Amino acid sequence: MNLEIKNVSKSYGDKLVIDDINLTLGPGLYGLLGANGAGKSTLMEMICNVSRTSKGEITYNEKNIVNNKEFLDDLAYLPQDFSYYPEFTVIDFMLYMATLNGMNKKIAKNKTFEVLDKVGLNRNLSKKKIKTLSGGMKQRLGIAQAILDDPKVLIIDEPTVGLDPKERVRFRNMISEIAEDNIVLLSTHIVSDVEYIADEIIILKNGQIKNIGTAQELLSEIEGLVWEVNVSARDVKDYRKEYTVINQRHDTGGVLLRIISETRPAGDAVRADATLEDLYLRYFQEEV
Ligand SMILES: Nc1ncnc2c1ncn2[C@@H]1O[C@H](COP(=O)(O)OP(=O)(O)OP(=O)(O)O)[C@@H](O)[C@H]1O
Repeated sequence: MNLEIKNVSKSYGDKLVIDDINLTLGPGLYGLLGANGAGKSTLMEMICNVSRTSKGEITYNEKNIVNNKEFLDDLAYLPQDFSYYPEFTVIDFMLYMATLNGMNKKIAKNKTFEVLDKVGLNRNLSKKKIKTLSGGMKQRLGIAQAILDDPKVLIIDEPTVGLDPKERVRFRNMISEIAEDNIVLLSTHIVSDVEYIADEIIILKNGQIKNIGTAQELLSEIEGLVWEVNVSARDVKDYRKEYTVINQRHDTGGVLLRIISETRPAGDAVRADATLEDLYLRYFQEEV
């Protein structure tokens, strides 16, 4: 099973939004990490047949995905602005989605309860109207409908927006399990969504892949380049001018700066362990 993105570009008018992307995805979890406007949704929409590539092609098991029945049967897509039917009850909504998926009624009912359990929506909620659910519950319902028909390719656009920390952890565990045998592509601008569970992290900026690899591989890029130094408040501006300052916080007697630099930024600067958050901020600092 493989999904290949070959020299894909996408323009809206004369604006190039995706710029010659190449990717090969097999079973596993891929985290598409990028700031707002990086092109994540645009790339996902092309993969999901919602929009067409301007150049290049996307193939699934060596066949172009456009109107490809095998692919569309295997695909589930949870877009960022997934809309619900507020007056539907949870169970009716799930059964409706199952019908759209062409699932057998009896199988659909059993499967519905199975996936609702999986996403942690307890059975008592199944008779509730969707409009009465909290944001986090609606999000889980979106995920439940996406995994209802055991998709082999699951594309999820910014799934953890609106989830509290506990729900995020639950979501990560669930997705990680699904990705054992299936292709899961998940977009986010939240590093911790993908830091520990993604097999590969793809850093997308201005429509281009800037880096791709395991968290460990990506981190090696800045290993040894992260420093912490305590400076006086009046010197902060100068450090900001000269260095990539990725964090600052008030500390006893001054300001603690976290800096990425090839060279030691000050005599008393100490090396710090690099995190993926540092790497993200290095790429996207100007956008956050
Ligand atoms: N239909 C459209 N017409 C014109 N420009 C568009 C269209 N859709 C997206 N864009 C532009 O393409 C760029 C990438 O947008 P996209 O939504 O793919 O980014 P993103 O990484 O998903 O960001 P976000 O996290 O904010 O959704 C943005 O500059 C956006 O304004």
